[in-house]
Amino acid sequence: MTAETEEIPHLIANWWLQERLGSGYSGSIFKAVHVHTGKVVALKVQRVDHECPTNKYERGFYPSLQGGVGMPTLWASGVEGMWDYLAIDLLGASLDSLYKKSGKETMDLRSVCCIAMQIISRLEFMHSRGILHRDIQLGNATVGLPPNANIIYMIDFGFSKRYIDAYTHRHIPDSKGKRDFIGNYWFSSVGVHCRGKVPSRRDDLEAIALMLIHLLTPRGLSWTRNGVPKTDAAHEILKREKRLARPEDLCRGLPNEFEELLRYCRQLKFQECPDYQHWVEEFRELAESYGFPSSDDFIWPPPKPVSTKPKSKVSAADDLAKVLNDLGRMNLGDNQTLADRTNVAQAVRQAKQDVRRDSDKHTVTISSDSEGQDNDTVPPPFVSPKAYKLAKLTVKVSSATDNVALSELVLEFIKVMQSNTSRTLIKDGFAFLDALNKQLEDPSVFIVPMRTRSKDVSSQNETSHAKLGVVARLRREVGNAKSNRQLAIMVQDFGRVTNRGSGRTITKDGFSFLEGLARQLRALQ
Ligand SMILES: Nc1ncnc2c1ncn2[C@@H]1O[C@H](COP(=O)(O)OP(=O)(O)OP(=O)(O)O)[C@@H](O)[C@H]1O
Repeated sequence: MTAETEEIPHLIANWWLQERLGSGYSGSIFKAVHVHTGKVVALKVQRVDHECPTNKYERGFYPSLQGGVGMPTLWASGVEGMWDYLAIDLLGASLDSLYKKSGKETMDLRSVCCIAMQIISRLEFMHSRGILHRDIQLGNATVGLPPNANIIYMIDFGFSKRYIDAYTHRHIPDSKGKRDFIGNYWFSSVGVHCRGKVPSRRDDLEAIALMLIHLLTPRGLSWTRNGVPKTDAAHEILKREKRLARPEDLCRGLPNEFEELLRYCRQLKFQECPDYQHWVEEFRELAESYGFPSSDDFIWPPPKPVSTKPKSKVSAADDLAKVLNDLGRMNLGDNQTLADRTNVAQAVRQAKQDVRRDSDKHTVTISSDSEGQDNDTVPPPFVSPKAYKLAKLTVKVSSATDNVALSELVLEFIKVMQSNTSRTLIKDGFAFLDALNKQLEDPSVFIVPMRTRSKDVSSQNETSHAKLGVVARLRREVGNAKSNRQLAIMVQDFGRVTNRGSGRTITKDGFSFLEGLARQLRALQ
């Protein structure tokens, strides 16, 4: 017990204090029971004369946040003698303690995707109420207690701030002058922490991005490894390291979504509203592409991926070895980015450790022939089976030399899409269609990637009704196409309507169109 907790009385304003749940710089949190009603809460207790009286500020934000999913209810608050208290919903463990207790070097990808989806949604809600959190960190996100154990709650609004002025209803102004830092050392954005900028919505989102990357990085982000800086000099060193860390270095070996999110946050303008739902979708798709069930529920301990169709051990190992060998043979000249990102040798070692740990339950079958030998037969850990197969097909499309080969590849594409529980066209599927389109068109013409194009306002507005109509037309007309160029336009239309606005799932008509495409490619040979 600290000196402060010894002084805290057992009873504060009809709340019996029980065990301590946690404590921070400015106070402690106890489980507490109401003496008359028996209501159990978490009581956040702080001395009224504390130099950092966060309870005073925090209680002001609760009314605006009540009723939101993952927002704790404030049951009572006030000052009793020396003590300022907030009685809020009793919640479960923080993500910080779950992560530490797991004893693993990194958190599993499904959990990280769920954390991403849920915390981005919490932010969207807070921001919609005109409030910035400003202290996003693992200790400030907790799971609920049953029946809400799958919901992640945001807590600790002691550093929160209204970014919409209550009187003018305008966004707070930016300022060139440097400000004192408010936030946390680990995840506060580079702009706010290292450059003294005024925080806005983009900075909350950047903090999430850094937190997610931290969870997937063995031993965490480099500047978190020496603990809280104790001197100004140590703090300066930390800030420098954080400022100089490039997204591509921080996210090496991780699925692209993490680097893209970090870059996205950093290019947002001060007043710009982030596209929260876009990122929720991105992480949902990422989880689905790994064979995890389509659900935002945070499940702890994490479930295993849904089993994909088992592949012959030998052929799986051979395929993987070939891709890794191809990567190894690539001549990247001065630009070593790909070799850096994939970090094959390290990935192989890591994957082997993972395989040994989960050897009996692992869903992707990996040859055991190489057990004990150090040859490269295992893919990097963050490549989903679906994404991996689609990426391989895309490479083959780009090097196909005739229509028969393209037709075979379209059939394989159909097989991959149908063998997966999710028929959602993920990024790697769009890359396949892009490559196919390019092959059918004049290959010298630069094609804007379909996925990028599908974010255009015009295609965002494509309704699912319109999509069904277009795909049905494509299915009917594909057999009449007279040239590869006409097929290219059809592939392009198919990619365009299979976008976020209208849904990325390949429908029955969509598969019929692809089968017709494979047939017509042969017919035009
Ligand atoms: N409602 C709650 N139910 C259960 N545990 C909680 C609750 N609120 C907080 N805790 C626990 O107490 C810890 C500290 O809570 P909180 O961050 O709100 O306090 P703080 O004094 O503001 O901390 P800091 O100074 O670190 O920001 C949390 O990490 C969590 O483990």
